[in-house]
Amino acid sequence: MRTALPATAAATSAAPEAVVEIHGLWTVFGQGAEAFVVHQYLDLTIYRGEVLTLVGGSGTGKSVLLRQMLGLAHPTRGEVRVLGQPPQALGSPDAASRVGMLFQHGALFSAFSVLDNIAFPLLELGTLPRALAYEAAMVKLQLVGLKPEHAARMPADLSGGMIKRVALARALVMDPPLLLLDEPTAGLDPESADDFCALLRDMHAGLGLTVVIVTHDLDTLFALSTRVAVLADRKVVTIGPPAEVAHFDHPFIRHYFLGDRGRRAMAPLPPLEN
Ligand SMILES: Nc1ncnc2c1ncn2[C@@H]1O[C@H](COP(=O)(O)OP(=O)(O)OP(=O)(O)O)[C@@H](O)[C@H]1O
Repeated sequence: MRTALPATAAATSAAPEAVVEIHGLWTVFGQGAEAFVVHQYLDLTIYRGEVLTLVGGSGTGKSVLLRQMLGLAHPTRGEVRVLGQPPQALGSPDAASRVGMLFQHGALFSAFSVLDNIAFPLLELGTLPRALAYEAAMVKLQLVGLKPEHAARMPADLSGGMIKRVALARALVMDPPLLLLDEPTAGLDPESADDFCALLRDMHAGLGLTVVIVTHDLDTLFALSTRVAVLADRKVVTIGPPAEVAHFDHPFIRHYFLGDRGRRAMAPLPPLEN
């Protein structure tokens, strides 16, 4: 799964537009002697059209950062702005029209059918007649490569890859310009992971999305990222195109990119034997 990297809008546009702006971010859990600092003076800007992948060791605060972009967690200090607004504004009922989120395990409602799951944000907002909400959901169902006959299925009857597709269709149902993906290929077999990466690449290119990914998977990182931000030492220690970041001198990066798994993911494909 080694593909040419998509060009970043940031690289091609004269004045790239910041979609996510994080300045001087502190995240502290607990108090006093129990205080635990996750982020300290963290800065990060994500531009329109990028696929920015966040990597870092376990517990470096990648998921917390996604939750802060979504307005589900609040920084202790510093500023987070998403599409020019503080993320608290995303708590409003039409938040899904600005940011779509794909949770690690899909987070589908098990008692709802596929189509009800996809239509849920539109039905909850309640501004569209139900028939139109279901029509829009059906369009998204097919956009993510599912068939109309899958609409009535229940989540328990879906494969892991199909669950991810339904969750993606739900995240996109209100056409948000920003999509957040938490471990999008976790739990998928290699072929389904490749297929899902291909779908995400198509969505990114076709819908002109800005995408933020948290992943541990190097294949996913190399297949999708226009830039990679490495979280370590409570901040972003380096950010840039994957091939550049892989050679930044930091113990986590040496371990992550230049260990066996990293070498495999970065190595050119061996020639085919006849
Ligand atoms: N609500 C919370 N209260 C207290 N501690 C928290 C809370 N949320 C997260 N943490 C802690 O903050 C740290 C960062 O958590 P986070 O889930 O963002 O890590 P991560 O980088 O996504 O890790 P992993 O790669 O293992 O998923 C962890 O030590 C976690 O236990």
